[in-house]
Amino acid sequence: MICVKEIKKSFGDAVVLDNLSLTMQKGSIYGLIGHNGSGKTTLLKSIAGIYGLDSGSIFVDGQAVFDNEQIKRRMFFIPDEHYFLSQANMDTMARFYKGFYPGWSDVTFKRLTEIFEIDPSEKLTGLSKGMQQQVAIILALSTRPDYLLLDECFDGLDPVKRSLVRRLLTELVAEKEIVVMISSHNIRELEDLCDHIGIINNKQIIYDSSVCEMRQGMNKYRLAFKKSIAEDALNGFIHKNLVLNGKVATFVAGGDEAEIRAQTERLDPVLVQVSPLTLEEVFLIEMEEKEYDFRDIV
Ligand SMILES: Nc1ncnc2c1ncn2[C@@H]1O[C@H](COP(=O)(O)OP(=O)(O)OP(=O)(O)O)[C@@H](O)[C@H]1O
Repeated sequence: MICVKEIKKSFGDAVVLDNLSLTMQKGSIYGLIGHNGSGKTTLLKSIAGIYGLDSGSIFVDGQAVFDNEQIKRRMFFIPDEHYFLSQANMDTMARFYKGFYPGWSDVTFKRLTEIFEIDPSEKLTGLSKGMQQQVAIILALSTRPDYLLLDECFDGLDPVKRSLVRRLLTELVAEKEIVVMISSHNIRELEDLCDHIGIINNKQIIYDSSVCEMRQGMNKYRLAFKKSIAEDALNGFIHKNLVLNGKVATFVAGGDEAEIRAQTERLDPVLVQVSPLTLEEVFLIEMEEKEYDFRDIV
């Protein structure tokens, strides 16, 4: 478990994180969302023990992370910009990491090299951004970390590689119960991958919830009628975001689907369609309720 408690981090006079707290559980993927400059990298580097804090604490399985070599040998951070040893190829980097990370697996390294189809003898500085990203992911996963911190790790990857990385991460979390934190400014990218989402804004985590809880009971309903209906015909429904367009009404409602369907019956619709909300739609509603404009945040 990773526990971030009331941390403050500044650079000179500029305070980037202030009184920020969050918890990441074992066996989960935490998606960190925030706009450019909101402090995602700063938070990840603080959790990785790269940055010292002005105040507050970060504990990994009960141990303070800063300057803690034992924890760092079980943790891997992929930054948004890659630093490889000069003249290095993937084999050189593999030897380098093997010496530091006790969890290193040659079998995993070989398997991933084959899956991603990257020549381990090719010089890394000559590779494209997306290929360097893949190299970083191969090396990270080969260390078999207990904690994996990924800064915008889908940037530059093509759709096939994105889907491969998602699958690998999901497998790893299920198999080894590791903790993964992954940052992005694109919520759609994290949909279907993360089981927990936090939004960073104004130096703090302003929203923090499990995806299950967020989605619980929230559905989009679309009703079609023989004749146009008036808005007040839908009075008594517990709904949000009602859009009435002649004979068609769409709205979002929480609660028991069967009960809401039963409520719709009295309006005698010719069609009732129910579909789950996307994560983005859930956020829009949640943020509106908290009087934040989500579109300004991510
Ligand atoms: N080493 C540093 N020295 C001074 N200021 C810094 C440093 N690192 C980050 N900052 C400042 O802290 C703020 C947050 O930056 P950070 O890189 O953490 O944001 P981010 O959410 O990761 O952004 P992006 O999505 O663009 O990568 C920015 O205003 C940035 O200029």
